Amino acid sequence: MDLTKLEDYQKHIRNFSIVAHIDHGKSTIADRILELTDTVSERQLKNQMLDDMPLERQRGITIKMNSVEIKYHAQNGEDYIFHLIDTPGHVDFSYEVSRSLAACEGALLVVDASQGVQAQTLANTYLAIDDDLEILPVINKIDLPSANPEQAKEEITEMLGLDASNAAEVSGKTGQGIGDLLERIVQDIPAPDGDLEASLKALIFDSKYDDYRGVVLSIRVEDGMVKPGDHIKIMNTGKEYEVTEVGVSSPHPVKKDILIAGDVGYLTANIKSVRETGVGDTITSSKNATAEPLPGYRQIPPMVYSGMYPVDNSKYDDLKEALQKLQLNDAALEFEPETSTALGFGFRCGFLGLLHMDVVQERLEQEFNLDLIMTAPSVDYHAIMNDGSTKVIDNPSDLPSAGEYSEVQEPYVKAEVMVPNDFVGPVMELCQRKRGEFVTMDYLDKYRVNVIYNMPLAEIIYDFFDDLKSSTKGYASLDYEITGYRATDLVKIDILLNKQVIDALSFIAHRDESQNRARQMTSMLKKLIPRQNFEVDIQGAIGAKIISRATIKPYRKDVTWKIHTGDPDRRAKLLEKQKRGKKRMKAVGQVEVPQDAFMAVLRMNDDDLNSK
Ligand SMILES: Nc1nc2c(ncn2[C@@H]2O[C@H](COP(=O)(O)OP(=O)(O)OP(=O)(O)O)[C@@H](O)[C@H]2O)c(=O)[nH]1
Repeated sequence: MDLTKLEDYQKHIRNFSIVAHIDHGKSTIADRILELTDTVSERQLKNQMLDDMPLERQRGITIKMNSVEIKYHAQNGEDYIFHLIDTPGHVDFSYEVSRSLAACEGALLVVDASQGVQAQTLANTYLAIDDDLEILPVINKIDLPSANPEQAKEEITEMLGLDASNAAEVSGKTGQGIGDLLERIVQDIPAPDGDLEASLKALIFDSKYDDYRGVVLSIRVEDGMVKPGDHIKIMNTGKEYEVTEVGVSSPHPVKKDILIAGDVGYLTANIKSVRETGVGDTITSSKNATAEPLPGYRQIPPMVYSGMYPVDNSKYDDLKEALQKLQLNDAALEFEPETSTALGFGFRCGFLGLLHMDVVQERLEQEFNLDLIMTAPSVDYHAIMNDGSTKVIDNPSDLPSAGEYSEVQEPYVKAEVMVPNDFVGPVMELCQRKRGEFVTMDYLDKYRVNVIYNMPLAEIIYDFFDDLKSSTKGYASLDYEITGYRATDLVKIDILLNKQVIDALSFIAHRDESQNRARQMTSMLKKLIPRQNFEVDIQGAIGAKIISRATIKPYRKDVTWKIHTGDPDRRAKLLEKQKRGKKRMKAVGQVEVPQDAFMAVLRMNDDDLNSK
């Protein structure tokens, strides 16, 4: 193989990611780049080309990152290879961002010219800085009448400490400025400098399961080269394989003869089981193994747990297999078997947040054709037992009875809300209502404030973000990180149907709110559970003490319930969910309970639905 030629090829590679706050236009810019470089024909180009999961297209958000190889003929007459890695912007998915950054030399930092720097802009920029990436500020949406590129640049300079005076100004919508941006990428982002002659060292930054090819690994080659027929070793497991295919995504898979240091592409090697590889592992050559693996990824612990049960009990094995396949593609998803007296055999699953939970549920339903019942999400509590040991409680029904533990601790976060001055009042009021404890408030510039609160994670994960958006007309942005556990006065509330505890409906709440929530829960269930042939007694209880009750009279006619909510999309979505939920009934004892009832704890916090 001609080394000089390969070295020359390597000098013409540019690997970069696009990072931004949600909705600032990453995917749209990626589309324009694909279009302008003729990577996809006009006929093929659907909007937001890289968001190829059906769910991403429905919701207009990026969930999984995607990489694509782009050929670019630059103004200097030379041909370049770009590997563009799109990343998600939602706070639930920031782990995907850090994974894709590790495969790049540079990052386009996209900032909406009408919104300026937001919480996730800061968080994602810090990730890029941590990875020593060359950061190219890009001001997007300059076509908007409300665009203020100068202010956005000022904010980037002041708040992020990056020189933005020459930032690219573009419109993902009209394509304006995208040509210049491509030139900037060539000039400003360094070429990879991996050693072509060293032994193979490649990072697995993503993987997915394909029915025909088995496991397909997304890799970034750091040193050396890899081609079909090579024998490789996965360093963490020591397992060896023969490479069957290498290639790039363009954005559809295109086979290649070889991937060399600096390339970003895919590799298959007859890897059959999903457990054989891990995202973050290093691949090396079997014969001539490298001594040190690449630094892996920080495993992000789940924040939210929920029980997941097949409506049809005979589908348990299908669900297990689907979860295993999904996990390969979604390293943050955790699950373990769980049994519920009410729901039968299922899994306790851990998610990064509620959006992640929704995504997993919808993917299992759409891609694997499963009908599921999910229980209300819960955080991970710590019960400090009388003997001093700590019991981790990710399922509220597992909380031991009151006399057996000395205290219960819950996870706390430091929440940073970035908001225009005018909305500081409503933000503080909201945080206070969610058991927040004020820490500090920093004025970022003339217009904006960063409000910092310590808050229980349980309050954040439900509807905090929606409430925040509605109380600030959509202007606030949120970022949070877990800071530790604190003992608070928590109690377990059990729900009984005709005197029988329904384990899947138990929840943990602060004592001050327990009575209220138990009442809401019983009246919500009264509405959600259809009438049956016999009377149904619903009770809320702390231990043996009944704190709320309601009765469903025997069947006469269909019950309907109304939703009052301002946002038609949200309403349609809720109605759609309810329609599906209604179909899913689970006989608990003799009582038919719909899926919605199991999610009712979540809904209880939803003011829209509370307004009956
Ligand atoms: N007017 C205008 N709208 C834009 C521009 N770029 C993107 N948008 C719109 O902004 C919205 C968000 O764009 P996306 O590209 O989905 O944003 P994103 O940052 O990829 O969002 P996530 O993938 O969810 O993180 C869409 O409705 C786009 O049509 C632009 O230059 N001008």
